[in-house]
Formats: sequence, C-alpha cells, structure tokens
Amino acid sequence: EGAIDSDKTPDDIPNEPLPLLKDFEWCEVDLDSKEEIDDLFTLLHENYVEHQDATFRFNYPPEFFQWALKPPGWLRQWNVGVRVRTTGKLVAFISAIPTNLKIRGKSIKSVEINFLCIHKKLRTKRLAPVLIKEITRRVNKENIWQAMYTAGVVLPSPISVCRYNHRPINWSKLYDVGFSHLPENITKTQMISKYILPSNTIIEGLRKIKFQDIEQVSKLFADYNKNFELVQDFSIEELKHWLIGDEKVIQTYVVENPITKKITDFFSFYLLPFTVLNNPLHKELGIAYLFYYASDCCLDKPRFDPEATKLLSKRLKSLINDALIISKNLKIDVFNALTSQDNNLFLEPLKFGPGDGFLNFYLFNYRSKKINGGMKEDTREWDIENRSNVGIVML
Ligand SMILES: Cc1c(C(=O)c2nccn2C)oc2cccc(OCCCNCc3cccnc3)c12
Repeated sequence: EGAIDSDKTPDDIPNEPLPLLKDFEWCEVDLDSKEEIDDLFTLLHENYVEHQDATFRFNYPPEFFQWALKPPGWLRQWNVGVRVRTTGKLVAFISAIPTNLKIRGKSIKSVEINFLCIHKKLRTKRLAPVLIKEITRRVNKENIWQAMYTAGVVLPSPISVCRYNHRPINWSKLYDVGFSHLPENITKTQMISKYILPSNTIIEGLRKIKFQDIEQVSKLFADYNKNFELVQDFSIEELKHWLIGDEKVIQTYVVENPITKKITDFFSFYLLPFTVLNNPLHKELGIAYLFYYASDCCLDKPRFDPEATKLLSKRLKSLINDALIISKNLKIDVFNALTSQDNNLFLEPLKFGPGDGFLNFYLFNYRSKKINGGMKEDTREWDIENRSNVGIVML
C-alpha cells in the first residue's frame, strides 16, 4: 500500500504543455468571466455524462462552477480547456482541485479530477488521454503526485464502488418524466402517499449553519470521520467553503442542543438540476445530492457496537428525514445518496430505492487494498451490517 511512482520531482516534469492536433490549442477557462462560464456550461450541457438514454442532462447554475471549482487553493492553470484555434470554440475540459486525503490514517496531498468532457464530435480522436496527461503534468509541477477521480464506467482497478440510491420527493413528476415506474397492483395515489413528507422539520434545535459554527462542526466532522478508511482531511477554510456557500448550490444544517448550545449533528446536500429532454410536461428535475454529515451520537463506543448502531440509526434517520423535508420545500424532485458513509443505516427506513448506477472511485499513482463501498460483493445490495468505509463524497 502506497505510492507507485514516487521518485520524481517537479523539475523532472516538462514545462511545456503536451502537443495537440494542429487545429486545437490549450486554454485556461477563466471562471471569473461570465462569457467563459457560459462556454463551459454549453460544452457540458451538450456533451457531458448523460443519464438514462440521454433523457437527463446536468443543468449547471453558474454558482455551481464557482463552488465546485474554486475551493481554497484552486489554481487557474488547473481549469484546462481545449479550444478550436480559428473559432475559439471550447471543445474539451478537465479540472483539478487540491485536497488532503487520508487513507487508513495515511495523509496524502492529492487533487480531485472532475468534469472531464470532450465534445461529441471529437470522441474518436483519443483526446481524453491527452487531457489526462496534461492535467497530470500541471499537477506534478505543483509537486502533487496522487489524484482521485470517480466514474460510472469501470476502468483499471477501482479503490471502491458505491451504488446510486434515490428517494422520490415528487413521485408523480418522476413518473411523468419516466424516471419512476408504477409497480404492479399499486395505484399512483398509493405511490404518492408512500412518499409524502411533512412540511416542517421535526428535530428540535435544527437550524441553518452559520460561520461561527465552523469550529465546532470541524471538530465533530473530524471525530465522526475516524470511522472511515478513506476521508478528506479538511482545513477550517476548506470546510467553510464546502459547507457554506450560495444556498442555490449548497444547503447545510446543524442541530444545536437548546440547553448546552453544543452542536451535536450536521448534514449537507448540494443541488444540481437535470434538464429533461423531450418531455411535454416538465423541463427540469430538481435533484439534491447528500453530501457530508456527522453525529456525535456514540462516538465513544466502537462503531459496530450493537447499542451504538441502534442509537446512530435512530439519530441519522431523523437527521436525514429533516434533510428530505427541507429538500421538499426547495422544490426538489428526488434526493440522491450513495451507499458510502453510514448511509446504509437509513436508506431503507427513509424509503430510498437502489438505483441502477454505480460510482467507481479511483486513486491515481497509489496502490491500495479495496475499500468497502457499502454493497454486498455478490448481489450489490446494501450491506447494512458492514455499512461502508468510504467517507469521501466527490461531487
Ligand atoms: C448522477 C446520479 C443520479 C442520476 O443519474 C439520476 N438521479 C435522478 C435521475 N437520474 C438520472 O442518481 C444518483 C444517485 C447518487 C449519486 C449520483 O451521482 C453522484 C455523482 C454526481 N456527480 C455530479 C456532477 C459532478 C461534477 C460535474 N457534473 C456533475 C447520482
């Protein structure tokens, strides 16, 4: 377990970008330019990962890019684009953001690679390996030698794999767009009532996070994260960025004990809508993705102590149930979560359904034993007993 190729220094890395086909040129997408954000939106909206036979496409609000691509330590040269020399059209993109990973207690300065996208018309030109090599060169220049990335597709040696899960919030809209189906011998009314949620949250002391909560939340999050083998080691500044931002993108709530004024729990989810193509009734799907959360319940007991498991299950059920209620009030149509963290304790009771998507986690230039992603090996069903050892949530 450890780095595979570990004897290079930045001086060994070429200063010049990799050669490109003659009609194309490298560029840095300037996230402070509205025009270039629009270029990036257009490229991704028309050419990025599609879901369910291209019915759904990620519909990025400009604020999403500011949040996802400009965390503390972000670098302009890590938002790498390829433009057509003559027209300036953006035809490919790849990004890196800095992160401190911890794998089984070992700290690794790393980056997260995301948003790899190549225009549909350039798919056969072997451009993806060139983009990956170029972003690797730019990251190595900063003396960083490991990278984490996720993909729906299976590539050589995933470190872990988690399953997509969905909790309908507006079931009838999901049915209208063909995402949810009506099971045999059940009426639409019965399906709608199955997913009904109250209008108000239930936990006493639940409130939106404030900047002054970050110290407490950081301590709670670090303690809770000791449960997992793969986590992000956030600085206070990084945690502030990821948990407090434009409410159109990131929603974070804390539970403050009314008597002790201590923060005992928090949860967060990010919002990233889908455009719905070719549907007469609906143009967009509101999607919430469960992000980071933590609870101080039974941190003093072993993780799989039966009593601790019962208490944590109860606590997380009510915590995430309030997240569902808040998402409903934000006009979300479906709440997504993976089988990572302790999610398997509440997926079933909160009426999530297993999806047919899987998220593979990869760690470049690091050999590691596989990490349990919360699924049973053979059936890929939720492993409720072992839960998962993945504490990282990649966007
Ligand atoms: C994608 C996704 C979907 C869907 O495709 C989906 N939900 C409702 C309808 N559909 C078709 O369902 C999930 C459940 C858990 C985690 C997920 O994704 C986890 C990773 C999300 N990445 C978002 C992202 C990040 C960076 C750039 N673009 C997009 C997903």
